Amino acid sequence: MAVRVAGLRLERGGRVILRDIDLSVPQGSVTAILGPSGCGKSTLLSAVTGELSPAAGTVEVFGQPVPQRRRELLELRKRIGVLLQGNGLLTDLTAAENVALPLRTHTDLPPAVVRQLVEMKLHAVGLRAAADLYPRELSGGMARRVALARAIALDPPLMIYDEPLTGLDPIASGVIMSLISRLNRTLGLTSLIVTHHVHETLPIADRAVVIANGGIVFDGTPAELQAGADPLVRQFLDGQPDGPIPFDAAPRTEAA
Ligand SMILES: Nc1ncnc2c1ncn2[C@@H]1O[C@H](COP(=O)(O)OP(=O)(O)OP(=O)(O)O)[C@@H](O)[C@H]1O
Repeated sequence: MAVRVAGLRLERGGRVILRDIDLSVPQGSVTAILGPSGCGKSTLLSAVTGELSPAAGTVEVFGQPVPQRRRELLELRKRIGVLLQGNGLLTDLTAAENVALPLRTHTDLPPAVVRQLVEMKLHAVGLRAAADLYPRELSGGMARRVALARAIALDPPLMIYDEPLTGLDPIASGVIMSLISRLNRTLGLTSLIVTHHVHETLPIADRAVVIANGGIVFDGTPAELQAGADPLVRQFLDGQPDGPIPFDAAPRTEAA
């Protein structure tokens, strides 16, 4: 298993966000972690990357418990590529320099090798021609792809995507989803995708996990999810404002 979570409880600011979470993520799979806004999807990811320690239960990544000690945690993080919705590109560096950053920080490879690796990573996201452009010269979709190239710079076996489609138009979204799928296949990665973009994500997912009301309410294949009759899951899939999930994170609009 790439990730194994058992009996996990996560708290923030003294509040229980998730409880009794059990999750096994096989190597090589793409798992979509779905759920309404504020249900705790990002909180679950932060337990996998070790940013948040469990209040109870265990989280293992590649068979090792997520360490508490800083140095071991940094070693683990080199093996986890993270793509955040904000991209996090440094504005005064070119695309190539942004992708080179993790290689320069975490390896002592000679500059010529770093250059070659950067070119390969940019090629992998179809942006070799954009190497010398600055983030402000890139479209939203291109910037996300540069951030993706940077996330895979150190060849991490596990990729975490937190809302990879935020702010992208449908065409750029399609490009990102097929890239995520292709990289997972060709590089032999394991991918966790946290998103509320259900319909864009399910086609590339092997597995879907739905979080609501502090726990996992569905865990199965995308086909099983779409065929499911559970009112909680249906409410989420169909985007209905009323149902078993309290949509307290979104303001309700009253019909006139
Ligand atoms: N640093 C924090 N301190 C206290 N509470 C937090 C913190 N971060 C998140 N929360 C709370 O934890 C809950 C879960 O948040 P989280 O960001 O994990 O949800 P999410 O499902 O990823 O939401 P979204 O889809 O909106 O990003 C929310 O109620 C949020 O207000």
